Amino acid sequence: MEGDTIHDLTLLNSPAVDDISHLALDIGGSLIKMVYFSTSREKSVDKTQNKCSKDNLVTGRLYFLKFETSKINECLDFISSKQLHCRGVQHYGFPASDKNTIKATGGGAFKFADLFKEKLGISLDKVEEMGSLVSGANFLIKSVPSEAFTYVNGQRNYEQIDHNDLYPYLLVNIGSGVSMIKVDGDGKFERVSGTSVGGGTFWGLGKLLTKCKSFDDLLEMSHQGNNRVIDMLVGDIYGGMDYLKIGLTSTAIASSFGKAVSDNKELEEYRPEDVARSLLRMISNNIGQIAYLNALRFGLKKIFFGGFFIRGHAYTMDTISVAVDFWSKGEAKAMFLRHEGFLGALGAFMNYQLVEEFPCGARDNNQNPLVEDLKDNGIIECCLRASN
Ligand SMILES: Nc1ncnc2c1ncn2[C@@H]1O[C@H](COP(=O)(O)OP(=O)(O)OP(=O)(O)O)[C@@H](O)[C@H]1O
Ligand SMILES: CC(C)(CO)[C@@H](O)C(=O)NCCC(=O)O
Repeated sequence: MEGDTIHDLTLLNSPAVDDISHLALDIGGSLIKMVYFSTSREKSVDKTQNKCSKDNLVTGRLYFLKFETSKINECLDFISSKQLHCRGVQHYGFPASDKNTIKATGGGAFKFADLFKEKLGISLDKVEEMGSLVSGANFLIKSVPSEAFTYVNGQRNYEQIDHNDLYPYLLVNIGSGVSMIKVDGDGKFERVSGTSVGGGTFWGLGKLLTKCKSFDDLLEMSHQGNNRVIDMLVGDIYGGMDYLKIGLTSTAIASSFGKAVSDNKELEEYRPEDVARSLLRMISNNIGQIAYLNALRFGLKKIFFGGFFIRGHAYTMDTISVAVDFWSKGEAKAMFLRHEGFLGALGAFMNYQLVEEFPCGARDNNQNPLVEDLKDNGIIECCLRASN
């Protein structure tokens, strides 16, 4: 698995409790994503390094964290133990009305509203899910350096996106299910398609078929597996030959899991690694193809993929990229985002309308910001507007 994904923030990395303010949540079918703002690290920084240019701005960082939705109590305990919902708000002159109300998006903002009220006395200020995904994506693409990249031949190529040439694009968010959104500008979008065959399908079917205990184990297994053991290839049907007349090589998959029909084997006779690989390939390919078809519908050349299904996983990104490239004959481009799973949570955070400047600049001119980011679990510098 690739190393440079944003994982859970360890408490060691957490800022001092008193300096935390403004928490936003995206409560999805599988995962809860959290974004919060903290000023703590900036206290020791020389004033001249403070990149926020106006007086009423507070320099700080956005931190990222995730929990499993089925373990929502861990999330509630974390918020409660760190008093994330009320710390620092008045200290920095942020509006007092923010206290005990947090921005939240995703289905869970509706489903768990009473639970938050009951357990923590917090009201969830609901932010529409698709709009959140779009504002999160727009912010990341436009304001965060080294955010978007293509994945070609096992290589990440970071893209310098021209802001004047960003729209329109297709945003494909692969969460439990998949949403496809045509984005025409800030706040200008339409959900044009979706599919229920998404990350939840991979994880759910994978769990049943391989008995693995965690999503990361399943991904790791898929990394070790060989899909040709179970998938029926064009060559299996054509006696080892390509079918180039319709553009298919002998190694192309003709039928996902198709070999299981004639093999007459029990599930136990297949290596779980091979099953995981076929499953990942089937789902990634399918999403790549549906994404391309939707891009074609609207003449879109750029397709950004987000959602926690991707998990910065090489094989997933490779399969999606190849599918988009194959079907579009090289016309459309699949792009990925480093903060892939946090688009909705970031979008909900944007809804506070306090974000003034992004980013505040590199932390250390001698360091590659990307490498620094890896150490920081994707932490982003920014400036929030305090009261005048
Ligand atoms: N630690 C993990 N536990 C569970 N699923 C994970 C994990 N890491 C990655 N995933 C994958 O991410 C998917 C969830 O992605 P994401 O958090 O973007 O969606 P969601 O918001 O939960 O779903 P939806 O938007 O459909 O409600 C899971 O279905 C699974 O494929
Ligand atoms: C229902 C949502 C939007 C919840 O995030 C997501 O899981 C999704 O887009 N599912 C796909 C549903 C469909 O369009 O078939």
